[in-house]
Amino acid sequence: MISIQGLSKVFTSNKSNTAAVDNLTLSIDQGDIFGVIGYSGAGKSTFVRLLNRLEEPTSGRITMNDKEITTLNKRELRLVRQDIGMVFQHFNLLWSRTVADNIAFPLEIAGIPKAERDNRVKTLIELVGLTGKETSYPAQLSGGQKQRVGIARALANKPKVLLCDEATSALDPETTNAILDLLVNINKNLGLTIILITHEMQVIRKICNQVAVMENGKIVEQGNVLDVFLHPKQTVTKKFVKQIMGSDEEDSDISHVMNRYQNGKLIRLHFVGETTNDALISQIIKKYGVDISILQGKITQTQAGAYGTLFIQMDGNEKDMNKAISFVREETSVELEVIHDAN
Ligand SMILES: Nc1ncnc2c1ncn2[C@@H]1O[C@H](COP(=O)(O)OP(=O)(O)OP(=O)(O)O)[C@@H](O)[C@H]1O
Repeated sequence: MISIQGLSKVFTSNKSNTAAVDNLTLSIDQGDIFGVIGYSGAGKSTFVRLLNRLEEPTSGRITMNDKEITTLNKRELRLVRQDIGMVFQHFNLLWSRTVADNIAFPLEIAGIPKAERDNRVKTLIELVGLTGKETSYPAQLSGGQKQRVGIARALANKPKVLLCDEATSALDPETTNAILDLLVNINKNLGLTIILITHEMQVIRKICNQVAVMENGKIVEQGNVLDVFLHPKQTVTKKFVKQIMGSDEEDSDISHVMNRYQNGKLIRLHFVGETTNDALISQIIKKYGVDISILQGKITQTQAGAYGTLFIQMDGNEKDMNKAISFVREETSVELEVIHDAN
């Protein structure tokens, strides 16, 4: 749906040049929730602002639904911008307008007649969960409610793409989760493609299906979220994954566990993707009559399913334990490794 080729933005100030976005090539599919993650200064904001030409590129091409954004004149750009909604970190609301009038603002600019505008605003207020707040002013709202207004306003002209620039960074964790849930609903129910930039891996984990990691204006790693979580290649990506899962060292630091549980087999289970195997543990206990103690682990959920590691101790009859191990290895998608065997 969106194709970006050789996109660059160079800022010149005090005779020094900064390549905020550096020769970036990327494609984004219809219906994706595409996350761009990077540390401060990586070029994320510049990148997202280039997409709707709030920032003019120095070079490169952006096409959206076969329309070349980068060559549009002002009038054409105004029309295309109706297809691209944008949500900002600090909401950018009009403080002298009520919630309803903030949401109606882009519709007024687009010349939508009053009756249609009112209808649309009513629907949007319901969609973002602000019923009852129509006549409140932004100053009377919480951060989460302000962002709901920002989202409703971004959706007013029925865009095809929603750009979110650190949309949850000013919010507390609980409010962040509620806003992320709202974005997923919008993506599912309206079929909207969402591009969001963030410095928080939790945001990527929770709602994105694709992720690109930015550093120094470049995309250094990209792929579906589970793959990137499982096999981070670049140091910067590994750091982001560590934000959520802790380090590999923590995972493998099970010597204390090995000392305490000396019977049976110490096993590491690695869960990946769509088969969460929720009932795996109880299934093997029932089926093979073995005892299982859960010792340590961390499993997390992404849009593509669960992944993570669990350390267990399995005890019982040797034959039964071996059958249970074969079952996991052969009939489930869970990877199993016996890391210590007392027998
Ligand atoms: N208008 C500008 N003039 C000059 N330099 C700029 C301008 N905007 C951004 N930059 C520079 O471009 C680089 C990328 O900035 P950008 O804001 O895109 O990064 P970011 O990843 O969004 O960071 P943050 O999360 O802190 O906003 C930085 O080095 C920044 O100083």
